[in-house]
Amino acid sequence: MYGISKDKYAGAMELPLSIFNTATKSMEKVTLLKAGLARGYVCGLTPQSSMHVGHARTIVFFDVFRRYLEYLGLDTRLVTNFTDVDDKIIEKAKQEFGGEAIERWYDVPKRYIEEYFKVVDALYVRRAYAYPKVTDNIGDMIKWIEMLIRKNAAYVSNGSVYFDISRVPDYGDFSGQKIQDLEAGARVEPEPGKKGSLDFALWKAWKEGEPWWSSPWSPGRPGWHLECVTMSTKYLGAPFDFHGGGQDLIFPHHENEVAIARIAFGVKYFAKYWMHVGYVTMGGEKMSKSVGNVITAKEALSRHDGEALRLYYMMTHYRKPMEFTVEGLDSVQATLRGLYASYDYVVQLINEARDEGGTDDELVKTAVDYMIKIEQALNDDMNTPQAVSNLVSLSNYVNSQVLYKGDKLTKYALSTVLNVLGYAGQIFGIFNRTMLPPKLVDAVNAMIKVRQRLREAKLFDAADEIRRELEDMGVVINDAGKRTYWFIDREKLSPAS
Ligand SMILES: Nc1ncnc2c1ncn2[C@@H]1O[C@H](COP(=O)(O)OP(=O)(O)OP(=O)(O)O)[C@@H](O)[C@H]1O
Ligand SMILES: [Zn+2]
Repeated sequence: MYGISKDKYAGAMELPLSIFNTATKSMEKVTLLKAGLARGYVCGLTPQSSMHVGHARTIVFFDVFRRYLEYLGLDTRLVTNFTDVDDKIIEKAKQEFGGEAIERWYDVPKRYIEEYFKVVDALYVRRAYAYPKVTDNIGDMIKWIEMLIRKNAAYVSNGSVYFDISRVPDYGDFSGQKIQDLEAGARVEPEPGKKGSLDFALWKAWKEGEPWWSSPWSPGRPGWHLECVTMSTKYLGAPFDFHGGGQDLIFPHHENEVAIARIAFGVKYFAKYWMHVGYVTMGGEKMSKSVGNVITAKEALSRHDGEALRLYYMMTHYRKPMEFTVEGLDSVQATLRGLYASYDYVVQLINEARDEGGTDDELVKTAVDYMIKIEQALNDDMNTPQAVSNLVSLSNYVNSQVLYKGDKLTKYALSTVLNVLGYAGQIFGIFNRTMLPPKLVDAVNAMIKVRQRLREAKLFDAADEIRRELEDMGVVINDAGKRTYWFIDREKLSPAS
């Protein structure tokens, strides 16, 4: 279709997209490392309790990013991990299982990983290429540590192994900090045996009551930063294109991943573009289990549908903080209703429109222009608020004007509008429920016909009763000129469970 970029970048390296790269602290035009393939790793969850809407923001943002790349025609490989063994998980297992924690600790991550998949499905998140777990990759991590020791960048101390950051002269560059400042600010670590205060554990020697794996140094488990380098490069190779996570991961997590990979691969940054999502806040503070200002994704999804939550996230630019309020989410639910209304209206209009018509149609131009604006917004560092606002403008235009021109429009023009709504829907991950059961559509159409007759016979009370009954079912009627259009409030059709 004229002007629209869908699939136009299949096989390409140079993309129309610019993003802010945390590593270089600048806006950069994206050039992929391999033609036609975009590879990304997003630091995943520590499955130690229910996911909150802060975690979900990061997940949804990278899903939209990936969907946009797919819209452009690229193959994508998105990998996201589970940090399924960690201090917090062990602590939780001890609280829950007491003396049996050592046998039953894995029940904790297992439970929250299962919950994770329920939540991401309810959020219409496309499945990742791989979901590696730390506990499935310990053998590889041990090999990495052996290699780092061989390269003289790691040392053994009391059964633990530490990364020696003095081997990385530009340590701190990634997060834009000087080593001296970092050292001055470093807390005195409880572990003795570290040579430098910023050195970090690659292997943690076993402590009483903890799960452990055998290694050449001691029974124990790997350290977090090493885990992500091992798992990302195992599935994506090195270097790969995008590495992301929440803003809190810039330091020390990503700085340390970069340091490890620097030694292993000899490249400054093993991922080309680093993207970080701002915090979801509540009461102005980062939403966090430890602070307790948490709304779980499950809770939010019990009152609102996943599409509304997605749209809510997109109303704020991904690098900005986002204050989460139930009222905010409510108002987005109304926006979503308006979007579905235009979708349903256009489907009904197409069924009745004239067959002729061509590309020069005014409505075709309007729809294509909106899609171009949506792309332009996304190309500008994934400006989703701007993109969504263009989709909403198109929807408002349909609901306020197109609807009244019903018999003057052509199938071609209306199909263009429907395509644009559909493309935007694919990118944002909304309009997953456009298909309506044909029997339901027939029943609604029949009731509307009866209502029309009642109105013609001036039996307005009876006609209004039909309207009310339809409304109870979630069907909203819109009399536009001589014609009646309707849409179904998807929230009522499939209430969130
Ligand atoms: N409030 C938040 N807003 C946005 N992203 C967040 C928020 N909290 C965590 N994340 C991101 O979610 C991902 C999973 O993080 P992780 O499981 O380590 O949670 P966490 O940071 O320990 O959460 P909490 O602070 O609630 O304990 C990371 O990419 C992290 O940056
Ligand atoms: Zn990570």
